[in-house]
Amino acid sequence: MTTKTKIFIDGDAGTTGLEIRERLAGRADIALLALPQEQRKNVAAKRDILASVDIAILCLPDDAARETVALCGALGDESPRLLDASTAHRVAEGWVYGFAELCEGQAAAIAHGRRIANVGCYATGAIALIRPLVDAGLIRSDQPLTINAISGYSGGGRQMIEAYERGEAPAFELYALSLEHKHVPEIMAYSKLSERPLFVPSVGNFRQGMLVSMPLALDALPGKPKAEDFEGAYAGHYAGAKHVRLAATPTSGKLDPLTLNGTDDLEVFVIANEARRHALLVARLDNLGKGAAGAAVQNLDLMMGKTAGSA
Ligand SMILES: NC(=O)C1=CN([C@@H]2O[C@H](COP(=O)(O)OP(=O)(O)OC[C@H]3O[C@@H](n4cnc5c(N)ncnc54)[C@H](OP(=O)(O)O)[C@@H]3O)[C@@H](O)[C@H]2O)C=CC1
Ligand SMILES: CC(=O)N[C@@H](CCC(=O)OP(=O)(O)O)C(=O)O
Repeated sequence: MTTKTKIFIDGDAGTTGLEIRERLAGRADIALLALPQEQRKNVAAKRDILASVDIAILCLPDDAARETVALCGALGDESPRLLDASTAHRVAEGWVYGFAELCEGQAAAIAHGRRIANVGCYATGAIALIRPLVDAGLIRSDQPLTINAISGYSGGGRQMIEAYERGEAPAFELYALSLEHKHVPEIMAYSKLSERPLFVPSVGNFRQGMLVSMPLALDALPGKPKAEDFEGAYAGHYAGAKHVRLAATPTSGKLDPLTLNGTDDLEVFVIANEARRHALLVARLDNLGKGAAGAAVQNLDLMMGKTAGSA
């Protein structure tokens, strides 16, 4: 009989926690442990369950995630390995960033890590676009960049979902207009950017789905590249990746953010007008899939040795 990996999802009643719980339910290799509803914020009960599991997945607001990490720190050798879906530890020392396709060796680092920070949804799209180009020398790390994005409203968690589903929200809006969005630090750190990009997110009146796009003036880039240089960099970087791929330019001239909903995949598009020397790079993903729960399960499988250090 094989031993089951014991897992506790802290925050399993929330949007991300529920998505992950549903994906893990019924897996023969996992025993899911949970606290009764009335005890889910009880610190003593949480400490006991944390000490009894192999891996804890944190699907909590940032401050609550920090509290659970502190509880685990106090457990010493009894601490479970951690997979934190919040923003709290994504650029923190001692944590491995949970984007398996980031670079060579990242999947192995996740597989062997004790503390894994799951990705931010927009950051996944942005890093998927930028990092291969920086590594290939097609974008300088100090290149001024603008990143635009649209997300389904589930990205805002329970409160935003309820507001939209009560019919109280607009069809579309820009937000984070302080230009201080919480994903910028992880985008910079893992894309290897020294210049802060301008990041302009928006939310639309659909539950899930996401497009992250980045316009580029080709003549402003080192070596004045062509679209096929980008395609070559992406094809090489994502060769062999199960969940990230270079997709064909849409012949319709349109991109629907909902197309990958229900999958754990991410598509990269290179759209160009060579005569104008303009390009638009786009990442499409399900914010609850590759942008959250899908990435979490991919990371968990790596941590459990299911995918042997590959992505
Ligand atoms: N929605 C998304 O697309 C994504 C979200 N994330 C991250 O995941 C985390 C959770 O977000 P999301 O699922 O959207 O948020 P939700 O608001 O939908 O869920 C958060 C859950 O955590 C619970 N909670 C709060 N404090 C505690 C605590 N001390 N102990 C136990 N449970 C607690 C909340 O319960 P109650 O409501 O009763 O307070 C709620 O059920 C966030 O850090 C977010 O940044 C990551 C990727 C994508
Ligand atoms: C539409 C919306 O509000 N989106 C969220 C990001 C959701 C996400 O996936 O990011 P985290 O994992 O960092 O929470 C926001 O902009 O704050």
